[in-house]
Amino acid sequence: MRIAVVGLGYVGLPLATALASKGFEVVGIDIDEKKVEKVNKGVAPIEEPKLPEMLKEVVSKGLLRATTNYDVIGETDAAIIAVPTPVKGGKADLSYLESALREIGKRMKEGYLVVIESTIPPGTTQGLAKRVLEEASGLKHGEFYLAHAPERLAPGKAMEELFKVPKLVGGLTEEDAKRAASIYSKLTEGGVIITSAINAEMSKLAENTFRDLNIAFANALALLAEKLGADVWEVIKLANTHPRVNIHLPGPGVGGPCLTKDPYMLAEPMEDTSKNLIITARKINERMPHHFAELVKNMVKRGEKVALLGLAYKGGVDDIRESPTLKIYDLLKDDYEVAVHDPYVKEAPIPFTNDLLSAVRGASLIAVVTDHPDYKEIDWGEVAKVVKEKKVLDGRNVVPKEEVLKFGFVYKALGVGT
Ligand SMILES: NC(=O)c1ccc[n+]([C@@H]2O[C@H](COP(=O)([O-])OP(=O)(O)OC[C@H]3O[C@@H](n4cnc5c(N)ncnc54)[C@H](O)[C@@H]3O)[C@@H](O)[C@H]2O)c1
Ligand SMILES: CC(=O)N[C@@H]1[C@@H](OP(=O)(O)OP(=O)(O)OC[C@H]2O[C@@H](n3ccc(=O)[nH]c3=O)[C@H](O)[C@@H]2O)O[C@H](CO)[C@@H](O)[C@@H]1O
Repeated sequence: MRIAVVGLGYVGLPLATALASKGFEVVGIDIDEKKVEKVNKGVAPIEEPKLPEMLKEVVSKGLLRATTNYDVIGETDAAIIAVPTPVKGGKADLSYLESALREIGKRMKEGYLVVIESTIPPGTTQGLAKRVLEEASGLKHGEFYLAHAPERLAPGKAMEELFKVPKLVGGLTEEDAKRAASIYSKLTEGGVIITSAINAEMSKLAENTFRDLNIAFANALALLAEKLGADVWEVIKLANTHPRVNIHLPGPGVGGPCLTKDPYMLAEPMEDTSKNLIITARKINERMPHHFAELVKNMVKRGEKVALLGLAYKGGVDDIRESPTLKIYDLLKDDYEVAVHDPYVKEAPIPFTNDLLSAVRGASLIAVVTDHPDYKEIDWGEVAKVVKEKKVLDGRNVVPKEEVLKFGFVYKALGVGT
């Protein structure tokens, strides 16, 4: 089967590579010429563990190639769409999706299958997608097939999760879903679950909104614990000993490309009270970088050096999309000398270093923003020798408290009151 993967970003490129590795003949389509050039050289334009090796192999074997020209749709049997669906002003911007659908529709023949992997508002497959494809192709649904198979992989684990996580495949009809499922059943060992398009759309958004709500609850508990003199980390640990409770963890913010926008897509068509639940959770999470910056300001005099540890949006990855650190840096940079450290990040729009000692040298406060595993292994004895003032603010409960106290640091944690 020949498959076009439209959009070669964090979702599309790992998918195209994985499909090619399973023997499909894959052509990637992207409007970004530089990305296309890189892919054709077997070079990954995004950071994702294991992707470079796999991409190189499938490109060198001729199983995957890329182009900016949609005419290749005529040479394929199916297209899988993974273009951006950003949220602007609380609403999804579906213009990239619409454009991709139109270009595919103009060129597809009877029997063609279109699968949307992009995250979309409920009703998009049945509404906009079907309409645009019918208009552009002159065919009626039934003469072509249409399904939504939301991508659920976590950045940093894409090349594992693509082959393991159960795949939801929602069709407009069962026939649509079955046709799409025949592709994914060759890809994932996790199994393929057939459902309707509307259920697949809603369940994808529900997964990430559940996570965002749960983290917002943890953050609300953290703010309360600070006020009441409790320790939120202990509170959550205790509550989670209950067999039916699983409260997530608080922190200086919720970043990444998904939790920061998907809840808005689910909330938008809801009635007001339900909508408020989701928007309130978002607001709590969006406030956390501000709260963390306030904690910093309470611990250190203006003009001093603050070292922010962690620029990636979550631990163990080099991805900075919607990272809380970017916001915290912005809130502090006019009043402090701010040094940002990250062990993994290679490129960022703000100054940063991969060298921990240079970041903390002369600092009056070390503030941990990201839960990188590396921050559990810091040699605090060495750090103590180079800082100006021995003070730590732990936003993720990753700093070994006893250890830093031993070296004479003042230790404060987010979510812990006095
Ligand atoms: N990043 C994730 O981890 C993740 C996980 C699950 C779901 N999603 C969803 O998947 C979709 C894609 O996200 P992403 O992170 O891969 O985005 P991305 O920005 O990394 O990649 C999208 C690619 O699409 C290309 N593109 C834009 N318009 C196009 C068009 N008309 N035709 C062809 N190519 C076009 C862009 O040049 C880009 O290379 C979004 O809906 C997102 O919400 C993302
Ligand atoms: C339901 C689910 O699992 N979805 C995953 C999610 O992946 P993600 O890469 O966005 O990673 P998360 O782990 O959700 O982290 C996001 C931010 O929340 C912070 N955080 C996390 C846990 C916590 O207890 N307290 C926190 O504060 C963390 O630091 C970071 O800033 O969305 C992807 C795209 O749709 C999915 O595909 C992927 O399956």
